[in-house]
Amino acid sequence: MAVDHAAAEVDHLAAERAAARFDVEAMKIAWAGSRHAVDVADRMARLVASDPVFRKDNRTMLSRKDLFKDTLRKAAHAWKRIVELRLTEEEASLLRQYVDQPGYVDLHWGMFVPAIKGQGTEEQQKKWLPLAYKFQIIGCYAQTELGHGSNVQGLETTATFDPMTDEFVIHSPTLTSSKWWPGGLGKASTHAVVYARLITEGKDYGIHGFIVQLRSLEDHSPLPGVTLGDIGGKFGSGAYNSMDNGVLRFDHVRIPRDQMLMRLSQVTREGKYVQSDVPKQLLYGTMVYVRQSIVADASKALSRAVCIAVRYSAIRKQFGSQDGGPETQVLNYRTQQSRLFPLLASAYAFRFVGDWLNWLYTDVTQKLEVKDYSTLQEAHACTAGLKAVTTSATADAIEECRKLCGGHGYLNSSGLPELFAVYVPACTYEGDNVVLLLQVARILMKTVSQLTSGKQPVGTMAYMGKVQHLMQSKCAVKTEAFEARALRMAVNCAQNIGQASNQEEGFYERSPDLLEAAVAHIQLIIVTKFIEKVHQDIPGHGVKEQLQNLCNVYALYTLHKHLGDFLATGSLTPKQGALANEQLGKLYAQVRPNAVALVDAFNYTDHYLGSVLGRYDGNVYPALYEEAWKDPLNETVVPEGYHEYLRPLLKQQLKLSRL
Ligand SMILES: CCCCCCCCCC/C=C\CCCCCCCCCC(=O)SCCNC(=O)CCNC(=O)[C@H](O)C(C)(C)COP(=O)(O)OP(=O)(O)OC[C@H]1O[C@@H](n2cnc3c(N)ncnc32)[C@H](O)[C@@H]1OP(=O)(O)O
Ligand SMILES: Cc1cc2nc3c(=O)[nH]c(=O)nc-3n(C[C@H](O)[C@H](O)[C@H](O)COP(=O)(O)OP(=O)(O)OC[C@H]3O[C@@H](n4cnc5c(N)ncnc54)[C@H](O)[C@@H]3O)c2cc1C
Repeated sequence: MAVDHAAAEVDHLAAERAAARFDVEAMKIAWAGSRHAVDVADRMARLVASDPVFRKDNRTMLSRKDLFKDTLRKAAHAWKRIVELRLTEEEASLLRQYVDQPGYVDLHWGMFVPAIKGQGTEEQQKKWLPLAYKFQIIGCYAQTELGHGSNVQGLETTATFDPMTDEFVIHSPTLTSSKWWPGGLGKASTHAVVYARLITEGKDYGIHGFIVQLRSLEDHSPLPGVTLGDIGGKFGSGAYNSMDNGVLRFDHVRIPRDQMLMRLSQVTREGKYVQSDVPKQLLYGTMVYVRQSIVADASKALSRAVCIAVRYSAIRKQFGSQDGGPETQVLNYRTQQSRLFPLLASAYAFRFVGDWLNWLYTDVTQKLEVKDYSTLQEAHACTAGLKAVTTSATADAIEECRKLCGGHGYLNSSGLPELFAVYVPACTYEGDNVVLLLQVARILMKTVSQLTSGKQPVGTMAYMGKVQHLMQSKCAVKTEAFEARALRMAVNCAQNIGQASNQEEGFYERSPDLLEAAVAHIQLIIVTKFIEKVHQDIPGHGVKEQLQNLCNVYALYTLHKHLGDFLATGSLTPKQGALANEQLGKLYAQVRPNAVALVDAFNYTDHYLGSVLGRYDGNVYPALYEEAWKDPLNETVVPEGYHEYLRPLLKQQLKLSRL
């Protein structure tokens, strides 16, 4: 008798959901932040999913040109819906998230507008922002060049003030000074915030931002002196290829003086350079803003991958039980759990640390408005470090989820290859992760060096003030072990650097250790913020208990993975390390019955997940089967090329065999 496997799989997910020991609706609120956040996300997700223009299941099969046109169409349609429905900013940005296709709008809203807000004077904001808000101009963020990305001070584009005409002359003096990578620049943008070396009265004052028009507002052709285009195809099919990352060269392009962004410093009519009393690091403010939003995005990308892998692992069965009973769901294998549940826990951990980082960023912004710059360094260290650690972990985790889904995970229809390809550049853009961690390490070294002078560290570095205690104690408490590990690694680095003939040389020699010290510090922040979250009042049956479990999984898994650090610094004994591992196994057993419900709490539509393996209804096999037939290769039974290349070959073999 034929068994309807498909129906059995569907029942399987229902059974998983019924077995969950907590209130999923309440967990949705804990994940999203509030009832309101759940409702608005739900509404926007459904709006997108039900609109045929936002279809994305065919994306990996489109040519680059068709994919780009599809992106323009989706962006225009999204804007039309935003205006028609009078969506709020919150609703509009959720709508953009669920459209789920990188495009010029991300850089327009995400970097061009914030750069003008952060670095423009009130007058400049009044002039440019209304145009940008109504899409009467489209902007991008043109900082990186062919020769320099990480080293911003090394950029070569020049902006030379000409007092005769009251203009800046923007010029690309070398090939390596060509702007290279800015998203939206290649084909869509009409304007850019261009970062260039300001030269006035014969002196180079370093990097500053300028608003430069690139294309005609009449016919979109490049303005005189401007050469620009797309830099070419990128990693993976579909994926980030929807974005027109661009190249841009200037040949003595003139802009009015008032298009220099003048909040941080000014050039007078006479050509005098005037520095405001604000720290010059505010020039990097747009990057700080985007880095904090990238941390929030890490939890979104990771939770999508984990949702697919958990649901599919509950459906997928391999091998029978010992007594010849039904086959085992792969989710029941201990190895599957020990690979998957830490990723599930990380998704929640990154979500909560992302919320905290958003709070920190808002707090710093408010302080800056009243000229309080005391938390600028903290904001830089936290955004840079958390961006680096969460994006690296997420990129690795998406690939691990692909492997957790076996062969089917490698199909585009699983959604995982495209998710990976779209996601991995997050480890590079907005600051290469190693470069950012070294920034954190510099701040750690500075903090350690100030400990002897009695200066008490604050914010996320405050634990370093407990130096006497943390350097000596054996740690029984979990957070204390994380604190001791981070502090001792930092102090070891500082001592080794201190022995070098000069500090810079010492820093350079010790940079691999410094990276690890920075990671330890950032992991401490993630663990601490997760613990703070579970100490809050969290309503809903069983929700707090589940989050407590996940928090323990995240902390103990991190500890297990970096046990070498904990042992080498004497922050834990080998026995404590072994006990932690034992405990981890027990925690996985507690997560197991709740796993499917824990990913349901992300509340993702099938459209957003974009995965036949992660379908809410669990109907995986019919969907995989159907999806295969949609491939353009299956449009004809006999493939194109048969008559040119297969038939002659086969005929030739036939003739040979007859000889
Ligand atoms: C209503 C409708 C709505 C519609 C909805 C649409 C919604 C869409 C929204 C989308 C939102 C967001 C999405 C955004 C999309 C993102 C897509 C990706 C885009 C990617 C873009 C880019 O990549 S842009 C380019 C990024 N480039 C980098 O990151 C370069 C990295 N390098 C650097 O940052 C710097 O060069 C460096 C920090 C590494 C070194 O700089 P420098 O040499 O100048 O400094 P020092 O090391 O000498 O340090 C000097 C002191 O300055 C301190 N410092 C350094 N940086 C900062 C900082 N950022 N802030 C504060 N302080 C800083 C440093 O600590 C030193 O301090 P002291 O020791 O005290 O002197
Ligand atoms: C998809 C994508 C979108 C982008 N969008 C934009 C955009 O909109 N606007 C924009 O201006 N830019 C954009 N960029 C550029 C991006 O910001 C840079 O690529 C990034 O900052 C890294 O710089 P780089 O390419 O110069 O790398 P490099 O610095 O050349 O890195 C190469 C290697 O050198 C290492 N390295 C570099 N410096 C050090 C150091 N001091 N110590 C130790 N190791 C080091 C790095 O770790 C890395 O392994 C984008 C990039 C990508 C991939």
